[in-house]
Amino acid sequence: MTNLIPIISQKEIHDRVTDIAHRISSDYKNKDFVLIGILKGSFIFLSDLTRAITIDHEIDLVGTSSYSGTETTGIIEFTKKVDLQLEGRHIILVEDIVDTGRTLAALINYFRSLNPASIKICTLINKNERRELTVAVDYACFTIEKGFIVGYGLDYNEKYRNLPAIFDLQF
Ligand SMILES: O=P(O)(O)OC[C@H]1O[C@H](OP(=O)(O)OP(=O)(O)O)[C@H](O)[C@@H]1O
Ligand code: HPA
Repeated sequence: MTNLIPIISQKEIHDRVTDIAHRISSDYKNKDFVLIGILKGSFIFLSDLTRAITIDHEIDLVGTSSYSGTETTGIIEFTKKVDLQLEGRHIILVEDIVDTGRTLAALINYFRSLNPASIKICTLINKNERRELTVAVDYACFTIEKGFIVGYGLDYNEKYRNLPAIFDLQF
């Protein structure tokens, strides 16, 4: 039996995503930049974030997968690589959640090899409890200590991505 405990409302998400989008719009003024959504979990956050950014930018997507249930397998599989040419361009990696940090550590290595002008990290949720690898998060909508979080793109075994707010899944 599982329970969904509401922790972040639709209004709170909307307000924080708008704030972060405005910060990015200001920080990247007159810069050539690309938002890169990390599939699948970031798809809803990315679609709200891009529409709230008020300056020109491009979008690409990279796919990774490593979780089975609530645990990382530790093996980051690439399910899709980027399409755009990124050399010399500013990139912002858009995540739904940074948990152990393994996914982003692997992605940062991959993106460095493409020689972008800069790499920054933007995440909906920065979760501290299980962090194994240090990741410098530049933009975080919410920081939480613990829990297994679902909704607004985040899943548990592919379920709950469609929930419009964010919940703590309790077992
Ligand atoms: O910091 P970490 O411990 O690596 O966890 C974070 C990653 O785990 C989830 O992806 P998952 O592999 O479950 O794929 P999904 O986005 O398709 O759900 C989430 O979307 C992040 O990409
Ligand atoms: O708390 C989480 N929820 C959903 N997916 C995740 N992937 C890593 N941590 C989480």
